[in-house]
Amino acid sequence: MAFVLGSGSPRRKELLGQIGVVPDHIRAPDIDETPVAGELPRPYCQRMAREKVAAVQADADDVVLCADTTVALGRRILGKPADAAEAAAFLWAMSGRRHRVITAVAVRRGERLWERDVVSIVRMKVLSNDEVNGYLATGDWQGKAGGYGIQGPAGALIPWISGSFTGIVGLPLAETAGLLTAAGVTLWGNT
Ligand SMILES: Cc1cn([C@H]2C[C@H](O)[C@@H](COP(=O)(O)OP(=O)(O)OP(=O)(O)O)O2)c(=O)[nH]c1=O
Repeated sequence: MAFVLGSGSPRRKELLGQIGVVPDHIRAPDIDETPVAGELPRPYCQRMAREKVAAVQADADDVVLCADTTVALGRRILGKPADAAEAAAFLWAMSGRRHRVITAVAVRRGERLWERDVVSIVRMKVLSNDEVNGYLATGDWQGKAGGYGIQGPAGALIPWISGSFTGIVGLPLAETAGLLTAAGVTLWGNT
């Protein structure tokens, strides 16, 4: 059995390392991440994780893990911003409000599939022009859902969360540990 991390995200690799799970292979999934018209954030996020895990090539006995993190502002899905202007628009939309961060995890071994998703709530402070411009100048918004990363400089903008910190960063570890154990992967480097 090999363990395949189906993710190009360095965060997910690091988070797995925290529980002693080191992938034998890393294969980034290549799927169309466009939401279907009218699709709500949570079903969208679940569908993305499922499509990613189906798209990653693996042998019948291999365990594959994929995840998707989606930022939801009400019914609106805030994806990865295309440029700094879109990241700024996302930040202003979240300023002084709560939003949800959903991470769905899918684990596959042959024909079997294990799935979980975790919804966290994040409050962003009322932002000033200096804060938005200063954060954008760090470049940290790139490649991140909603245009921010709580684990980096944007931590200064987030006074309160409810839910799973690791889920917000990209892989909820408690739930992921449960899925991996069910699929036969050993944690903490134990054999
Ligand atoms: C909200 C938030 C998101 N993110 C990141 C996690 C994910 O990498 C990214 C959301 O994009 P995803 O589509 O979930 O993942 P990805 O494209 O980075 O990688 P892959 O599909 O290959 O697994 O946003 C943070 O790092 N911190 C945060 O606070």
